[in-house]
Amino acid sequence: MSLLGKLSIDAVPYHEPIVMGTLAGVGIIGLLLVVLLTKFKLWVPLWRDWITSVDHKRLGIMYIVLALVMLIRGFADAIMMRTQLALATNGNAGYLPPEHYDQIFSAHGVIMIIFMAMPFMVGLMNIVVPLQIGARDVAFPFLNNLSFWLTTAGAILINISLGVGEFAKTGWVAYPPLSELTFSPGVGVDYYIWALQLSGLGTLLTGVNFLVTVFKCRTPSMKLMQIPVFTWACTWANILIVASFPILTAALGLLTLDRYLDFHFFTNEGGGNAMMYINLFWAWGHPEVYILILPAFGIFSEIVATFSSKRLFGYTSMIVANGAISVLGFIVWLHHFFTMGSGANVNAFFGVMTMIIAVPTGVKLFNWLFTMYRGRVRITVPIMWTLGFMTTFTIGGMTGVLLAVPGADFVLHNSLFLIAHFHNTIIGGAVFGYLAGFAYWFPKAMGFHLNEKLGKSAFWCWLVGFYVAFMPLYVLGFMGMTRRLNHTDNPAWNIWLYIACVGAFIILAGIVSQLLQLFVSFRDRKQNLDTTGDPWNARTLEWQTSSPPQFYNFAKLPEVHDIDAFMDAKEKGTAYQKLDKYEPIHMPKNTAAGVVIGGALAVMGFALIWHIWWLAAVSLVASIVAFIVRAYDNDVDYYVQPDEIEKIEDAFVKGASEVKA
Ligand code: HEA
Ligand code: HEM
Ligand SMILES: [Cu+2]
Repeated sequence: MSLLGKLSIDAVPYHEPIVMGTLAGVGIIGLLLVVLLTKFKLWVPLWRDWITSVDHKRLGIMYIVLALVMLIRGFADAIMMRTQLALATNGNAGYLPPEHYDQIFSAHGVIMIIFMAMPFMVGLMNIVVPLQIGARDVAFPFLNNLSFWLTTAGAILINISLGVGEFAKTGWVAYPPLSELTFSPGVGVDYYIWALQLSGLGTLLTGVNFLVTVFKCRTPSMKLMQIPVFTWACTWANILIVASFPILTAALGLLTLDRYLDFHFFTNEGGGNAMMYINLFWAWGHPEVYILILPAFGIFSEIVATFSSKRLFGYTSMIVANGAISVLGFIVWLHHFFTMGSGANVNAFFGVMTMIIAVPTGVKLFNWLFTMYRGRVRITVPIMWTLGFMTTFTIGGMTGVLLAVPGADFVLHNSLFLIAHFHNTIIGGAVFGYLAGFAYWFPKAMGFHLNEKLGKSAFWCWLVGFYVAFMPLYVLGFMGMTRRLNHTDNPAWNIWLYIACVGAFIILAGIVSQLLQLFVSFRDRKQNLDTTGDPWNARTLEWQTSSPPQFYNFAKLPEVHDIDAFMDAKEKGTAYQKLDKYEPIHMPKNTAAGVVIGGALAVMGFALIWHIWWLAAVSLVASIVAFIVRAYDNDVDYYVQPDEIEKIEDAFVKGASEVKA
């Protein structure tokens, strides 16, 4: 064994033109970034104000940047698969050989769920939750920064696998025995394991952090049943995170022991049982899909109320419904393997439990409809995403209920019908939700508006593209096409595969619109500043602050007397009051500990993947030392002085009340 473990120059796939082309592209973009940062002298601000920042709003923005980059990466994989499947018919092999194609769908699934959807959701939660509950920051600001860097460490690992070695060919679920050393001897599954472990740890810490924040750091006058719906939805998601991510950690830990130390937890010949992994994986995996969707439900609730200029219909029932979905979401995991021999009675229980989830979900849909009813809905980009969601997600949910019938699932399991179902719920539900939240809170986070025209164009391309790309998959599923095929030989399927490919290109137009929108909005930002802090005439506390909010969020913690506290204050005329006297505000200091620990653990992951044991040990020790140093550092906070607060507040209160008057 050499000093570099299994790593050698052969690990770089220089004979694969697609990979090398991509790497060259990424290299050029990276170089361009370095040049721009240097030219505009942005390295120091980048380090001081962002990388080491413990401010929840900045961390939120960084999470969303990560999510958008990963959306492009995950979508590149998707469009490659769709073009491959449109080309590889009638005996043609297409352009992606099986061993490459298998890595692509595995990477696509993992990247989209773990490194696109999760960071997008956590990013919005970071920006909004502390503001909505009238807090100055999260409970543990340093931990929040560490979570971000752990997530990023995982994302870096999975992207390194593109250029050094390979990624898993097991699908995003990595079932044994396929994921065991015998059948996956390369480093692909190890990349999978360590990317998920690091980001999973980050997510778990985020869950703990936000639960403590919501329960302990609310402005003192806010009662539990006055917490805004989005924050409530995130809270349920965080409960699911805290309950389910340790299961993933354990499952992957056992798989690691199998692969690294020749244990046999999941191999039958060694006395283990592969079903054990499958149970553990879905005991995390099913709650995970509700972790993705619940915050999206919360976003739609805020948007529907704001743009209907009405209080949300059924505030309490929304929160109870989320709770019911969370609890039920924990006892349905077996519906992912009805076909794997649990028996009719067990299947019946899990099938019925799954179907019951349609009830609280239906309650939510009707609540949104009742909110809009007679509400004179203002049609803006956020509400367009919401309407698109309500129709699209209902279809996806219904096909889920179909799959929940064990008998039907024996026919449809692992067919393209399943693929259509979950893209229908994830894109039409979670992704539309995050994009709605993005459009809704963008002026709050950035201080200027997004271009409306390009926003609408993005919406229509995504909506139409979604239907064109995914409805054919329901048909293909019924025609018998299974998932994870890299070529097909049935001429009757061809037309549907072509249509699906066209759909993916329409979605591409949507993504291009969004990138253009960001560019144009940034270019024209001076004309589109939001000086009011409340561009939509909204209802919850995040809109009571300036856009972007001051780093301490609130000069004085807001008083809450009712749900929709900000609307309540606006109606009573108490929303923008100038205080006579300010108190000093206690704030956390930025720290480099998070990025150092995250970086060290990324190196550790890489070293473990390649069996470079000395490096793994060194980086683990480095991360522990960094943690201890941080723990002994007492210089972690400071006070903002009243005169500074007064200066900032005067400027904002004047601007906001002038515009309102
Ligand atoms: C955001 C993600 C998300 C969401 C919200 C859901 C929601 C649901 N899912 Fe889905 N699902 C996935 C993501 C998601 N799923 C993924 C990723 C997989 C596969 C992973 C893989 O194998 O790779 C999967 C797989 C999957 C299976 C396994 C199939 C198989 O492997 O063969 C099943 C089976 O029961 C199922 C069912 C359901 C049900 C019943 C719901 C319900 O929650 C839906 C409830 C909503 C509605 C029903 C619509 C609105 C309701 C009304 C308007 C009221 C009236 C309606 C009725 C009375 C019916 N899902
Ligand atoms: C944006 C447009 C998207 C397109 C065109 C697309 C396309 C595809 C395709 C072609 C497959 C392979 C299907 C097969 O097995 O035959 C796939 C699988 C998958 N996709 Fe997507 N996808 C998109 C977005 C997303 C998003 C947003 C998510 C999640 C957040 C997602 C999650 C997954 C998962 C989990 C798989 C399964 C991977 C596996 O088999 O292990 N996709 N997608
Ligand atoms: Cu499920």
